[in-house]
Amino acid sequence: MSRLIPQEEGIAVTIDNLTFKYDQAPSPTLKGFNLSLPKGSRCLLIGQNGAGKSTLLRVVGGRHLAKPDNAVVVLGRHAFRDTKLNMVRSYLDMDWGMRTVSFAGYGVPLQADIAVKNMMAKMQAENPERRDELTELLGVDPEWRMHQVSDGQRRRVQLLLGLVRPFDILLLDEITTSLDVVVRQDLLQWLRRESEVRGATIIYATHIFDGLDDWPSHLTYLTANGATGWQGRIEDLQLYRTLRAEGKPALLNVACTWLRDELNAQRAAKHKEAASGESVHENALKPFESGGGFAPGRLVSQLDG
Ligand SMILES: Nc1ncnc2c1ncn2[C@@H]1O[C@H](COP(=O)(O)OP(=O)(O)OP(=O)(O)O)[C@@H](O)[C@H]1O
Repeated sequence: MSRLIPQEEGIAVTIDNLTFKYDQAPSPTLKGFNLSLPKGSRCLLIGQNGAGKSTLLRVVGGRHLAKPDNAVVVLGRHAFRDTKLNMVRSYLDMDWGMRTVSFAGYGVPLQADIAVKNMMAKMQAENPERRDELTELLGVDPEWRMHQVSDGQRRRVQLLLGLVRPFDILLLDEITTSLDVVVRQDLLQWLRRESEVRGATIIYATHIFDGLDDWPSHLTYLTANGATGWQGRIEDLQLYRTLRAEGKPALLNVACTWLRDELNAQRAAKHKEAASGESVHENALKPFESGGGFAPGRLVSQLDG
């Protein structure tokens, strides 16, 4: 199916009251989640382990079908059903380097005796400038053979192949973990240029905030129960501005504040539950669903209504 869906001018990703539940799971991972991201934004996705960041990226990446059917619109297209999106959308996660067989469509044995220059050779040949730029930036040797590289080198090859084709939407799931610090910094700068010069929209889920303070244009906080936390332009977040003015590591402290508050609320709820013998999980997390004190700069959320 390929049919344009009306979307607000200048917006790249619209998520409206998204709910997603894994088949075997007792309850939904994502509940009433909303997001509106402008084209050219670099959005950092923050949330505790298991909050649903990877799930959200997979939904936006068209790997899971969510409810309601039109909940996720990417560049005016249905995130799951519109296969045309696959020409302009890239999704990179940690799975690649761990598997012996690549993700669907490429069929490349990632740890087989194959040279980097022969992997996705057509796509590399079609984008020679990007290939050369990324090859240098990532320090990839086209002669490397995939059965002889380290985890970090395999990750660099993944990035080369995942980024070589120009994208309008890029979804990154904790992808920089095994990169050394210099390559990581260079890559972040390259990604910044992609958004500033080509207008690409990037969503990046990570727990590593080192060196990221200047990078995102937007933040999205996914609460522990898969709902919308604070989101908006980073400069609209007072806590971030204060920390920057004080010369403190801003993103690390913002994330710590949010996640610490959330953890304390979860622990308090558990204690209350133990004391009363009732289940109070859902209610315990409500403060975060309604902003939890981080409302300024937040974008549309139907949960407020
Ligand atoms: N295939 C699956 N089937 C059932 N449940 C799943 C599946 N994948 C993830 N989950 C569950 O969904 C929830 C969210 O997982 P997800 O990987 O999206 O979280 P995350 O925020 O990316 O976590 P982390 O920061 O640890 O990577 C978790 O409770 C997880 O157990």
